[in-house]
Amino acid sequence: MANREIVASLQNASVVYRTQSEEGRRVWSDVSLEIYKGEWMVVIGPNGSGKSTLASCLLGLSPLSSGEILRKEPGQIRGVLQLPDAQFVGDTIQEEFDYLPGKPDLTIEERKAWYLQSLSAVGLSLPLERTLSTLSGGQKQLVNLAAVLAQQPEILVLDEPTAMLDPAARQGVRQAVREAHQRGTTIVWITHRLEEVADATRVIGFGDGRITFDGGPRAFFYGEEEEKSLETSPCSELGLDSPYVVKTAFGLLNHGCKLRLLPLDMDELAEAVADTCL
Ligand SMILES: Nc1ncnc2c1ncn2[C@@H]1O[C@H](COP(=O)(O)OP(=O)(O)OP(=O)(O)O)[C@@H](O)[C@H]1O
Repeated sequence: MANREIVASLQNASVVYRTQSEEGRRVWSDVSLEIYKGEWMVVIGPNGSGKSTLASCLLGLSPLSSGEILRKEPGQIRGVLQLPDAQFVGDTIQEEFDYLPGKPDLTIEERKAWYLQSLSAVGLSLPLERTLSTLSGGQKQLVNLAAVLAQQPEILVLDEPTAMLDPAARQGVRQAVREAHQRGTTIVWITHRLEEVADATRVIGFGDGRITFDGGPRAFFYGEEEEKSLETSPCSELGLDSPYVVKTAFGLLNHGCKLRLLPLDMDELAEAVADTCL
């Protein structure tokens, strides 16, 4: 990776949250990570392992207790956090978008068209005068996402962006983020949902405040050893239950099937099974 541009990095970073006890709560110990331009990094790990802390540190919302962080200026890095209400600055959807920087040359009508197009990119069709407090949790999450995507940031940090969404809306969000990624945005996507790992160019496994895995999605689910085993994959070792597609592929391997491709999603599984039938 010598020639790739680093857009953010952490060196020997530790985070200790202040608590009532004197020593505080240590969340990370000695985390080092480089984020490269144009990658789609999925950060995955069990509850409380320190994933949201990564989002807060990258967005400049939480300081490190020790170590170093290199990050972009606030205008170049944007994020969607888990509590959508906490991010709102306006009372209505229109106001929320009015606060966005940039595009000073647009007329009022052009700005409104931009806002509506940004909402529609994440699958929302709501009147701009709608009061934010009357939206559902999922709709609020989508408004926040639409607003950050509209700014076309260099880096997009998403902390469980699909947590409150139904399956159709989840697909819509993945598609909108894929389009941003194709335009060059670097993605840091924090999730519990193992099916979202398939989009990644790189997976970071977080366990107990440290990085336990750094590699591609196939290596995350199947391991890098010649002798593959479901129980010893990096995914299982993080205590996560492998997705159905991966379990099925392991079942096929255990029955002696030779798979040309270790599948990450249903389409790839169907291809792998079809191959074995030829
Ligand atoms: N402001 C805070 N003060 C004290 N402890 C905190 C604070 N924020 C987080 N923690 C603790 O830090 C640890 C890591 O939290 P974090 O939210 O980063 O984990 P996570 O992996 O994102 O969890 P989840 O998947 O449940 O969202 C947890 O033990 C949590 O209780």
